[in-house]
Amino acid sequence: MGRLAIGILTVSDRASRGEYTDRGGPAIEEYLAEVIDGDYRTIREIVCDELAEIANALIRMADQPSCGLVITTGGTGPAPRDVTPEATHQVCDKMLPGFGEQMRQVSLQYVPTAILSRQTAGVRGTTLIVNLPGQPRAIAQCLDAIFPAIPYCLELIEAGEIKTNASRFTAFLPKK
Ligand SMILES: Nc1ncnc2c1ncn2[C@@H]1O[C@H](COP(=O)(O)OP(=O)(O)OP(=O)(O)O)[C@@H](O)[C@H]1O
Ligand SMILES: Nc1nc2c(c(=O)[nH]1)N[C@H]1C(S)=C(S)[C@@H](COP(=O)(O)O)O[C@H]1N2
Repeated sequence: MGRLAIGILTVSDRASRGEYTDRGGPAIEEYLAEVIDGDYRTIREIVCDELAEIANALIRMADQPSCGLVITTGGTGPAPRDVTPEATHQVCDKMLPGFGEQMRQVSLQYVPTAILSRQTAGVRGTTLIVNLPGQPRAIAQCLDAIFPAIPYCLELIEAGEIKTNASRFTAFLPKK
């Protein structure tokens, strides 16, 4: 299977056209470097807000045997072109709505518009897919809210092992 791979998918019309520099992908990369203790590699892609493009990118990433986690940023809102949650539903076998519920709840401490995000999460095969909003500052805010649950989730779906940096936070691993 090789070392764990983590997919990072930026969904943005303007970043995909080069109209602005993608700050979401690098913010996720930086966050992972801070919280993960151990070896992993990242796979990065930028796509526009088109259902088929997003779904195909999710499949390309998740179906790499070593890929245990895919994190998306952007396209979770109510605008006509915001379809990342639809693409996530389309490619997942099982949804995990608790991730979206928790991220929205925590995000309300920062912005009242947190309720506009339809961000969700689900499992495709042995890969967990998690949606984050497009606003780059939302990335750490949302990941802080859910990361303690990710190592156990990856264990349960047989995605591989991930160790978190104890100085950042403690992952919750229920005793068996
Ligand atoms: N990848 C990104 N890099 C830098 N800033 C971003 C990125 N994605 C979004 N943003 C910023 O966050 C705001 C909200 O993100 P949202 O996903 O709603 O983008 P948008 O307005 O639909 O436009 P686009 O799809 O062209 O990024 C954007 O208007 C932009 O200022
Ligand atoms: N933590 C956090 N959540 C957030 C935001 C934010 O700045 N921080 N922005 C909100 C806004 S303004 C919108 S429109 C929705 C959807 O954003 P998206 O379409 O960029 O994914 O996410 C919301 N969730």
